[in-house]
This record gives sequence, C-alpha cells and structure tokens, in this order.
Amino acid sequence: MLVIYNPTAGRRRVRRLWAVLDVLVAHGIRLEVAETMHPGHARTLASEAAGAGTSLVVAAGGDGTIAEVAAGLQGAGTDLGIIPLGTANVLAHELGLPADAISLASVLTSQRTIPLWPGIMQSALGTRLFVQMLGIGFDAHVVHHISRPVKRVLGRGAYVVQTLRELPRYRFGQIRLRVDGVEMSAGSVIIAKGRLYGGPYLLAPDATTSAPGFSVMLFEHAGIGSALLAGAALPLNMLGRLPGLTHHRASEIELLDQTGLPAQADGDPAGMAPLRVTDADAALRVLVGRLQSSDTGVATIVPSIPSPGYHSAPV
Ligand SMILES: Nc1ncnc2c1ncn2[C@@H]1O[C@H](COP(=O)(O)OP(=O)(O)OP(=O)(O)O)[C@@H](O)[C@H]1O
Repeated sequence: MLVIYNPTAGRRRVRRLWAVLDVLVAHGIRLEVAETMHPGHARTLASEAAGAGTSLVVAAGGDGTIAEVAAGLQGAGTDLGIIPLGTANVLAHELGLPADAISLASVLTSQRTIPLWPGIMQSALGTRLFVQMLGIGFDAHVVHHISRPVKRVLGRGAYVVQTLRELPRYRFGQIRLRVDGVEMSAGSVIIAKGRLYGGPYLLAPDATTSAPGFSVMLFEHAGIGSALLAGAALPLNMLGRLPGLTHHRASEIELLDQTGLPAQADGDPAGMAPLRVTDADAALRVLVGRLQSSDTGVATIVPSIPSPGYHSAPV
C-alpha cells in the first residue's frame, strides 16, 4: 500500500493521518508514505506506483489530491483508497466514508470496492480529471481567489468569507454552453459527477460517481441576490430546490468561448472556458468498506479491524 499525502490539504492535520496509519501498522499492514512536493506530484507518484505493480494507492488529502491520484491510476489495475484530510472532502461524504481512524483503516483493508467513474475536462491548459464536480462562473471565481492560509484557519468558513468579498467584484452574466449538442444558457453552471456539493450538502439527487454521465445543474438567475440565496440554501440542503434551477443528464458538455469565465474542478482552480467535459474511458475501483444495513435502514461500515487498545480518533 502506498499512501500519497498532500501536506498542504485542509488544515494540515497530520495527526489525523498518523492515527489511521498507526492502526494499519499495528495490524501488520505494510505501507509506504510519499509526501507531495508540488501540485501535480500526486499524479506522478500514483502513476509510478501503479507501473510498479502496487495494488492499492491511498490519497491522503482533499478532493483535489484524490483527483490527482485517480489521474495517475487511470488505466491501471490499482485500487484507490481515501484518507480524507481536505477542507470540504466532498467525495468522502459522497461515498459515506467513516470519520474515525479505526473505521477508515477498516475500509482500507476491506477489499470492498465500487466503481468511480471520473470526468475529463479539456481546456487550453490541457486535460484534467475530476471526481466530484466542475463549477463554472461565480463559484469558480471564489475558488480562484481564495487564499490557502485563510482556508487553513477557517476551513469551509473561508468560502463564506471569500464569497462575500467577491460578490461586488464579480461581473455576473449569462453563461453559454452546449449540453449533448443543445445550446443553453444559465447564470451559473455546475457539472456534477456526484450528488453532493461543498461538503455533505445535496445538490444533484440523480447523480452517481459510479457510472458515466453528468448531471448538469443550470441556475437560471445571475447576480448578487441569486448568489446570496444559493449560499444560504447550501447549508440547509436546499440548493437543489432553488427556483430557476434546471438539470439535465448529459455525456458531453461544452462551455463556449467567453472572456474570463473561470472554472473550478473538485474545489481547485481549473483555468477558463472554452472547455469540454466528457467521461473518462473507464472507471477506477475505490475502496468503500463492507456496508451493513441496520434495523433503521442506515448502512454502516462493518469494522474489519478490532479496536482494543486504540482510540478511535475522528478524521
Ligand atoms: N506540496 C504541495 N504544495 C502546494 N500545493 C500542493 C502540494 N501538494 C499538492 N498540492 C495541491 O494542493 C491542491 C489542493 O489540495 P486538496 O484539494 O487535496 O485540499 P483542499 O483544497 O484543502 O481540500 P478539498 O478539495 O476537499 O476542499 C491540490 O490540487 C494539489 O495540486
């Protein structure tokens, strides 16, 4: 097992990483840890590990780190594991990964995988893989301007602060796009692989990270009032029910040429339109642990690692 750790992700809580690794090592799991030195490094490390026949590569970081590791594992038979250490950890919420160290270690040793079918974005910057979602317009503008130190201190709250700062600066307008060949326009666009957005918040109920295709969420209204309403609706899990929101299932989305229209992929800056989004050629396998339905109908992770002697540290 190779663990690729992004030391700049989230609030740099390395102790959370060690809590999981301690449990694994105590149970005889052989592992190596590689720390990323720069953006894109996780992809190279993952690709080299897959080429050397490593059966499991674990992304220890946020959604951006997972996306880089997934890009490095494309086309290889190597499984992907996740230790969520990012700011929003949207994919970890999407997959229902547990928060405590023992349960996470259990997932990484469970050998139970499900498919993870990424999206591919092509722009002037080249080709980029994403695992959870792509945002175009105001949310991407916020992501482009957010500062890492503020994110480290405030966590998800940094997005609220930056949103309020950027509202008067952003030039809202209609975004033109082509969804499976049909021309459309919207005030704001989110191309969702998964159901969740910004953390554990529901946006696209019919989306799935396990299959090809995207849920294209089009917010009709553009402007400060609409952005504030969306910001208020998000933590109430009502973003997906905003007036003027339409959604379309699609397999190819083109953002047409528009001056200065920013994009974000999995919460990281991802250049500007024009861009084109399609499915990756194949799915990866991501470890999710053994799920068991309880009497209440809620699925829980079945621990494969017993806990005596260890504290179950939340991650
Ligand atoms: N050593 C490094 N120095 C600077 N940037 C790095 C380094 N290693 C990785 N990165 C970059 O950090 C970016 C952000 O990481 P990541 O998305 O995992 O954390 P996050 O933004 O805190 O979490 P989330 O996406 O869940 O909100 C990655 O896209 C990656 O390119």
